[in-house]
Amino acid sequence: MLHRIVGVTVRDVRFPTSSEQHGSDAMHSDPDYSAAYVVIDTDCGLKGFGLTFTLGKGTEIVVCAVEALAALVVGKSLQEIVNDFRGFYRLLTSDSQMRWLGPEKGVIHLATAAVLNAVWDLWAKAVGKVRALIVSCIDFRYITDVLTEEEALDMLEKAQEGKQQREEQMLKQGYPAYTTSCAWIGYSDQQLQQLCTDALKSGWTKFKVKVGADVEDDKRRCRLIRQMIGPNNTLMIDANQRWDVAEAIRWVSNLAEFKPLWIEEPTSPDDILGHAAISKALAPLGIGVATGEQCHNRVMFKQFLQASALQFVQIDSCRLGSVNENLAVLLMAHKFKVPVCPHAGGVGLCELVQHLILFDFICVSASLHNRMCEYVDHLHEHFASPVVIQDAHYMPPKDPGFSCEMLESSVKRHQFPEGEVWKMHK
Ligand SMILES: C[C@H](O)[C@@H](O)[C@@H](O)[C@H](O)C(=O)O
Ligand SMILES: [Mg+2]
Repeated sequence: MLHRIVGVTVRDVRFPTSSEQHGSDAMHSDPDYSAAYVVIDTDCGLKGFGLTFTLGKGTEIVVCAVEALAALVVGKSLQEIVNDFRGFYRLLTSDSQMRWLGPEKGVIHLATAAVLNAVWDLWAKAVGKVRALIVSCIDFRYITDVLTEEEALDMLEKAQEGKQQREEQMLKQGYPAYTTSCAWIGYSDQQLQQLCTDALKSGWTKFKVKVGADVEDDKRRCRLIRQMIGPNNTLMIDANQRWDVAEAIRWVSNLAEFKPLWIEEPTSPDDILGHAAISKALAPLGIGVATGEQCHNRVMFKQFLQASALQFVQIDSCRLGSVNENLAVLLMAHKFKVPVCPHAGGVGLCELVQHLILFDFICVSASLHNRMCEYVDHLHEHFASPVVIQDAHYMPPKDPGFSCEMLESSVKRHQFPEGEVWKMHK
């Protein structure tokens, strides 16, 4: 069966998470976790589901961008797409008129991610399990000075050894996770304590705390968490781009006594040399720099890696151009021996990114050293195949697909502005 694509629909779905400060940080004080939610229809009835993550307002702009890209997709068959997936990626990212809107960044790239995520979902559903020549999905344009197709093939070939055991290991133990859900910046100390107590009881050992608005608050909150989790569990801090470079170094030095493993997004996500300066200054304190949730493409990641500007690569399934571009980043990170710890603080991100990190472990890095995947405890109930967490590990998903299909009833209720939930909010 050809699975010819006969339609692409996109909907603006928003969850009112800001009412309880879920997801809040030093720069995004009131996020309503949202998505531009894409459904691809085929002539045989099979559907592909995809999304990209947003914070509420402006989702309608991403919806428009998806509609603009849809014209490039409708009429194609799945077979012709996956026979030349690299070409299809380039068709979406390099349309001679639309590329002016990016290229490969901003709203148009978020839209590309949503569409391609749906294509991967469709592909996986059509075949049960995707068995592809990985390199043929990657657009190596702009990164061949660091990673050629031959090198990528070679890396994947080397990682064949032990693959079976790693797959079995994952099926048994799952992939290690950390939680961000105890310490959003808008949570009270009491809430923080309660959530941390519960998380410890459920087996969590790695915790991320939002910082960056007020240094005294940060000290108090980090002290509280460190006291609760003890010296052997792991603490990370995340400033969501709040500081200038010198300020970041000063502020984080002030929090060094709480022994964070990393400071995440200390400054502008575009400031590669700034991140390099912060990395250098904090290295003697044993604190690494993590970034990536707003790193908009493989070229930026390439430079971050070249400049030793990060010590933890945080890929994002909805910011980069879907699996295709994430594969390029996983391989570059492996070449530079920098661990990948995916970003998942949003709606649907946990569902998507678990696939990428399992692939990374089984087929690329073969290592769990200093690696963990983010987990947030919100909105999973709206998904058809929600993530399964056991003892603070992601258990490999069993259903074919990319796990981002939402329940139709949830989509209807949360569609903006006409869904029931938003009518009540008015
Ligand atoms: C607005 C969002 O919740 C962010 O705060 C979140 O993605 C965060 O940076 C994270 O690392 O999970
Ligand atoms: Mg973050």
